[in-house]
Amino acid sequence: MMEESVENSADVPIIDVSLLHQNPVSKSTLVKKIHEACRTYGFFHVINHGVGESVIEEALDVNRKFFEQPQEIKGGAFLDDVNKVVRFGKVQVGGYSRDLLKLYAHPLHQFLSSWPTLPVLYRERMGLYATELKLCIELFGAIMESLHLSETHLTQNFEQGIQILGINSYPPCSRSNITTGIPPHSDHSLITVLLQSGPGLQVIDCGGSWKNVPRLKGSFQVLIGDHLEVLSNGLYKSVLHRAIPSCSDTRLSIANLHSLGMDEIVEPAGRAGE
Ligand SMILES: O=C(O)CCC(=O)C(=O)O
Ligand SMILES: [Fe+2]
Repeated sequence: MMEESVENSADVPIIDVSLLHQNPVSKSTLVKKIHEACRTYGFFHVINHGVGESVIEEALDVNRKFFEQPQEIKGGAFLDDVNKVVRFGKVQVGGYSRDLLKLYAHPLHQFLSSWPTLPVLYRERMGLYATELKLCIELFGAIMESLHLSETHLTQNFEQGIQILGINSYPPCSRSNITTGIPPHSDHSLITVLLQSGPGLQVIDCGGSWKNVPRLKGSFQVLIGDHLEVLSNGLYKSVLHRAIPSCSDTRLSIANLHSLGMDEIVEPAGRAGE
């Protein structure tokens, strides 16, 4: 349980991904902005990311329907076993619990047949969502450049690496101002691309205070994870974050965690951060 109130909004940098394709000048300005965002905040919004609005809405909708199903259909309780392709269960923190569904997503053809079959369109819609997030590969290239590494540094390893979808469903809580739906943590990934159905995400700023992350329609939030902190030799900090449930609605979030392959070792890259 947390008892402090968080009134201030974080000043979240906005990265317009379409500028990566315009011309070398706009690309290099954007890469500098990414560098600042990763160093100072460890997270940023991305806009003009090319993922269709309907793909996003349908991903949220199909998950809302998944969590609304009776327990017998949702199945579950494998949360502790990281080797399971699909894990589902309740996570309790203090007196509050949220539902969590975790899906291995890459390579999709290997995992899709293990994903939930109900609601009927689950695999189709989430498969499309997971595939559209190819945007991460482009972003990763820009982040490598922002570290003065080659744009293609580790691209193949990243492309062939892990993609895990962590889907959180936070039931409404009338004492939502004093409840942490997901406790403070950093993600283990290189980068996480986050989608939420409503407000509630908070990050810790460089002064150590919790700040609300403002909502920006159509955007994703990109969070720097522990592996990128290592890869960047500590220059980019993985961001400490948490989420608060709504007092009136079920809140959903889809965290898309990307990193290198399970058996690869992430280590500081040669010239990172020079
Ligand atoms: O629900 C959110 O906004 C954050 C979720 C999150 O941090 C996670 O799943 O790792
Ligand atoms: Fe997280």
